[in-house]
Amino acid sequence: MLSIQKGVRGLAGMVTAPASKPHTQRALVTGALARSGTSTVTNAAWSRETRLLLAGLNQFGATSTVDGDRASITVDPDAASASPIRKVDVAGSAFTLRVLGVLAAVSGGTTHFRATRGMMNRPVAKHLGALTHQLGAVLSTYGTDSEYAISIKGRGRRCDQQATHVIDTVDSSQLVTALMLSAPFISEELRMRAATRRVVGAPYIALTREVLGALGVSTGLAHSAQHGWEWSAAAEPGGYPASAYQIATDFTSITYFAVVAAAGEAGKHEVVVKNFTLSGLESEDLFFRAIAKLGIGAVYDPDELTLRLRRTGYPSEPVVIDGSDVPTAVTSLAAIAAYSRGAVTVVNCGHVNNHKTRRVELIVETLARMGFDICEVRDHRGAVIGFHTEPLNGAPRGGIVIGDDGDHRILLPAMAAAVGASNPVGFSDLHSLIDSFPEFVEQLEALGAVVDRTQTSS
Ligand SMILES: O=C(O)C1=C[C@@H](OP(=O)(O)O)[C@@H](O)[C@H](O)C1
Ligand SMILES: C=C(OP(=O)(O)O)C(=O)O
Repeated sequence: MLSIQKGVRGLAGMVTAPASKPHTQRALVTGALARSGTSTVTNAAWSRETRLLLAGLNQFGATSTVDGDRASITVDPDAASASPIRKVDVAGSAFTLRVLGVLAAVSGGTTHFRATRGMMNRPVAKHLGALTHQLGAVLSTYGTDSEYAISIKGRGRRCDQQATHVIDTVDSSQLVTALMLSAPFISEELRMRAATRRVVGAPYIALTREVLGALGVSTGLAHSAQHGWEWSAAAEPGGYPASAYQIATDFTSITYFAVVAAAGEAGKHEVVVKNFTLSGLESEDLFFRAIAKLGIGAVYDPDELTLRLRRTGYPSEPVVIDGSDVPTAVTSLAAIAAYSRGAVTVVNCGHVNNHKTRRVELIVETLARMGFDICEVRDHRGAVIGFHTEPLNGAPRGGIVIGDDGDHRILLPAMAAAVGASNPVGFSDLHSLIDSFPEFVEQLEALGAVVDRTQTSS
């Protein structure tokens, strides 16, 4: 348990952010799926999720060494690429399960995965099962009180599939990414189609295409009235060329610093993120544009590699933001909106409720308990599609204890929001910090937050 409150010197200072988790994940996967040779990943983001992914890839036959923030992954073409002998632990990471799940489907034997029980409530195994079936594999699941077990009987590493794979994209973009990443073991001309009209998380599919493009894989995206969204990937059978990857800064971690800037005073406080490199994700750009509407300026200096975040003012009119393509930033946007002294509505982000927790509902509940004026927005059928905030009279009162729901995307923005509250906010469990930003508490202190660790137990 620790508590967070505003320090006397206000909210300003210099911080650093971790490297990008999605970029690191893709580099680790394509490095491990090289035909042969050693790939290096420099400035890798080490968190529980990326370490588990690398451990899983090693179980599929890659060999890796980690030295500080650098990983070297070696693929020996003579080593048997059999299925893992031991259970592969994916914990609460749907990305890891989806990507390694497709890899298991195109492997020779049966792979057993272990996930947290929370994974049972997410639309992961259902859609992964439908996809692996199309690949000629069989998925089965088994839930106990302590874990969720998923087994996939693979069909072997062949590159001869002619079919167009139909993928559910209404809940997550990650299956398209997962399938595309395994392209060298599926088809020389891999074809995919979205099962429905709606595709969530499209910027992350674009990121996958960008990573594959740099490896010489030509990918395509098309949309037609008859077929909806379609993707293709033409990869050389047998794997990717080994490569050297340099990982950019994690844009989602920046969103927590933007919450701190939102809690600061206009024209007075500035959060400077040093060693910042733009990730190029469309979500990053969309996020900066959204916070500009809420009175938060983000100025990037590519020579100094600094990003300066500060409150420039407050919106003078009601603001509506489309949250479709900023899935990881929705919970931070809620806190920034809640500090914006205006009426703000964020819509089209109900899919974020398919993530580690029902994120939209949980962030609304958490911020409301802190004293913000925020509520859910529902569609005509009653489904949550976003949230709405109203101006606050003064600072939120704080003075509560926030428990752990195991979701870093709730904990981190809530900690950042706590720095502007009138009373300290307690956090009883910090375990989920290690999923993406283990050093966050120290970074908050660097910005002037007062952290009381006297009751720390985790
Ligand atoms: O491919 C990726 O790296 C991700 C895709 C998105 O997932 P969804 O499409 O499931 O939202 C995003 O929210 C997640 O944090 C990372
Ligand atoms: C990508 C994330 O999670 P998942 O892979 O579990 O959807 C996340 O929480 O950042």
